[in-house]
Amino acid sequence: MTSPSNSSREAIAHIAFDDLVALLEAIFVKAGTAPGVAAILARNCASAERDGSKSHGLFRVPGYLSTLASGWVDGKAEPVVEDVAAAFVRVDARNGFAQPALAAGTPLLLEKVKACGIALLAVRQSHHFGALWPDVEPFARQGFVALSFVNSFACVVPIGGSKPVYGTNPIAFAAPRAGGDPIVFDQAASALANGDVRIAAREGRSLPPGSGVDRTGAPTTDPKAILDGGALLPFGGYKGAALAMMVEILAAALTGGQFSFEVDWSAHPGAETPKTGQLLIVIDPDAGAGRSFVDRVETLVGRIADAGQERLPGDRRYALRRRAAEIGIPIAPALLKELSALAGAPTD
Ligand SMILES: NC(=O)C1=CN([C@@H]2O[C@H](COP(=O)(O)OP(=O)(O)OC[C@H]3O[C@@H](n4cnc5c(N)ncnc54)[C@H](OP(=O)(O)O)[C@@H]3O)[C@@H](O)[C@H]2O)C=CC1
Ligand SMILES: O=C(O)C1=NCCCC1
Repeated sequence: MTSPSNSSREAIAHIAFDDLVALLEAIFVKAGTAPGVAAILARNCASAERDGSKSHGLFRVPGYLSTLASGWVDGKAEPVVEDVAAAFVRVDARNGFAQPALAAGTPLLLEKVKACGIALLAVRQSHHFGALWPDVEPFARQGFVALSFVNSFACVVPIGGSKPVYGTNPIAFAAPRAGGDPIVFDQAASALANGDVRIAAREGRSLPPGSGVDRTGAPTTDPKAILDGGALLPFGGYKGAALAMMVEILAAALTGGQFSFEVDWSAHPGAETPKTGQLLIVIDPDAGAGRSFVDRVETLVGRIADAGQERLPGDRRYALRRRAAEIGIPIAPALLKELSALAGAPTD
């Protein structure tokens, strides 16, 4: 499939968000997912593309398709929701994608958040192939604080180590603001997301120093050396490594999912989605400082701006989202044609 990034020299077309969702939905259904699963994955993937999360937007479509074709993930899995404690929901994704499992557990999770002020949703046996911010932002839009953690496959070395142990292990956080878009950050615990290393390799770009090591353990800025037997480094040295370890503990040990280093998809050629776990924590600020919470957040945001920080995390995405609402999502015509063909839609 044409790479969204490789096609940057072509004239660019634009597609409306809802049209991209419909196209992706048709592609995922044709690839063997249940319609409800396809709808959730399509919205997630289109949202990432719209918001400029390039490593987890259309770039991932071939990976979704090859993973489904390999039989590694069950696109028709029906998640099982378990009410395990006053503030604890468990979901067995039954080898399906993580986002439908999250959606299945959310109504019970929200009941518990309202009753207890905080609740956790632990997903296991799941495949997360997307950006993490779409899993937390909606809770902040409903007035809650949310945090999520997901592990992936071993491609990050511990500090001083030569063998990959951790996944790229993103952490996403969302908090509501008074009358504005929520504050959302979403960042891998590694120097870069694996997807960005792959995009750099395709484009022939080298990476910043401190990104990874080659197969001998020597530092490298060559994305191909990282992908070919090498590994990524945690971001920020031992501090990022501690976060990567925390994500393994929360997303795998606590949920009953696999650690990143336990994922073995060797019997499934072409599979790319890691089968692991995810933890979501949702907090009702009314149980804490109550109404003053959003005012306190504004005080902090004001001080950050006064101190010279030009933007908050999430602001770049929101700007691209607003732009896409006006003119559509930029897409290379060749890629649009390929997606239409995959969906079985007319390509002219
Ligand atoms: N499913 C999975 O297993 C995995 C998914 N991923 C996904 O990959 C994506 C990319 O991760 P990663 O490369 O670490 O993310 P980035 O380094 O691109 O961004 C991390 C965060 O920093 C914010 N940010 C960036 N620049 C600035 C700035 N100048 N000022 C203030 N805030 C800033 C971003 O906000 P903004 O977006 O507004 O720029 C974002 O919230 C994430 O969506 C992540 O969930 C990564 C690893 C594994
Ligand atoms: O980009 C990454 O890093 C990952 N994205 C999807 C799942 C595996 C890791």
